[in-house]
Amino acid sequence: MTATKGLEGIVATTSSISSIIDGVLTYRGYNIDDLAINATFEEVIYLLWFGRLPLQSELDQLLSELSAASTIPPQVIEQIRLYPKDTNTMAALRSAVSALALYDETANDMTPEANTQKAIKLQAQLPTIVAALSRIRSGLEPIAPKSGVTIAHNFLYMLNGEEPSDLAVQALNQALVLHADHELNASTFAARVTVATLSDIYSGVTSAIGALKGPLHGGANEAVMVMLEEIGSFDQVEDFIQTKLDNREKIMGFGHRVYKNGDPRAKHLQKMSQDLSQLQGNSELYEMSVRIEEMVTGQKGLKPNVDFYSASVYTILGIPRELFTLIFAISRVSGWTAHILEQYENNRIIRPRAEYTGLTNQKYVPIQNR
Ligand SMILES: CC(=O)SCCNC(=O)CCNC(=O)[C@H](O)C(C)(C)COP(=O)(O)OP(=O)(O)OC[C@H]1O[C@@H](n2cnc3c(N)ncnc32)[C@H](O)[C@@H]1OP(=O)(O)O
Ligand SMILES: O=C([O-])CC(=O)C(=O)O
Repeated sequence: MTATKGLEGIVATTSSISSIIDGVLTYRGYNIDDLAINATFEEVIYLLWFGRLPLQSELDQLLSELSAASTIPPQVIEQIRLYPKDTNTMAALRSAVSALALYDETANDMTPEANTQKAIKLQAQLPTIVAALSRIRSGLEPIAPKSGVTIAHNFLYMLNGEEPSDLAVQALNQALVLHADHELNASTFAARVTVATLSDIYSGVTSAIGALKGPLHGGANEAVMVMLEEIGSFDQVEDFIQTKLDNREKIMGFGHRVYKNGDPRAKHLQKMSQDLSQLQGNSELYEMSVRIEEMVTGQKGLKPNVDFYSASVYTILGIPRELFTLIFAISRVSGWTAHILEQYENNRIIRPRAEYTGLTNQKYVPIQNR
């Protein structure tokens, strides 16, 4: 038995949800470029869960079910008020999502119908939790979700307490489409491993949030913004990045396990960053990002991944950096739940082997003789 470090290249399951073939990402066979330009996030949720694009009546039905499910239990709001105000936001999200299960009497109902209803609740409630977490941290009262608007619109409304601009809603919608699913990434794998024991969907999503939190995965978008803030201005980029490259340090937002010729989502986020910067009349963050890309790609051949330009996009949209990875989760919960439902449909416990590299033939020595 020989281990493959990081399971690189190992095919661990079959799935019909999303694919990465020759660097092209598809959701249910639809190219991400097509979906990014044309689809709403809600259409993508339907596509991921049910395998095809919805008819208008089906989309309307999904929108009203998401709206109806978007209020979170008051006990969860009360718990969030008790979290330390400076706690890690992903840790707070992980705890709050885990707590949702305690107030859902169907949490352990494993019928496909109940699990689909719980997927709807999780998708509807994550944005409400994230907005409430953010407001409570800032000493503000949470704002209840409104009905009849999209997830992108509702989230920005609950976050800021005012109607968002069409432009902000459109940009966030596109970011949510781009982040929705990504084959067997680490957080989706964590979700599938958890539910393959026939544990419940809340446990699966809680595991996934724990995996997404790390800076080698979803946490990289926040880490990119930390780096941009540390650099401070365009004229500091060169020295800062050169020092990191010379010291062989990782540059956050670059590289990918699967894409070696570039992440197809990055160009959409780059364009969004450029367009929003121009409209805002301040392109410094965008120009800093472009210069970093030139240096990292030029010297290391590494291309930006989905997390790199999302940092400047979210900042231009006025979203605090502590929420960047949580927004990733608001989107990715659609993919996590699609994979969880797929895992339940054709389940077998996921239990690989380890190549043992420890000591052998040890003999027990009584404690007084060690
Ligand atoms: C949504 C997402 O999860 S997208 C990924 C988000 N994560 C990041 O942006 C963090 C930065 N990137 C990385 O850490 C990695 O590229 C990962 C985690 C994405 C992929 O990891 P792996 O497939 O294991 O690649 P690995 O870390 O082995 O890198 C291969 C080589 O490229 C180098 N490398 C990879 N990424 C980077 C980077 N961002 N900056 C500098 N060097 C890098 C490694 O140091 C290694 O070099 P070596 O062979 O000389 O030791
Ligand atoms: O697939 C991966 O390894 C990471 C990634 O890009 C994602 O989850 O979107």
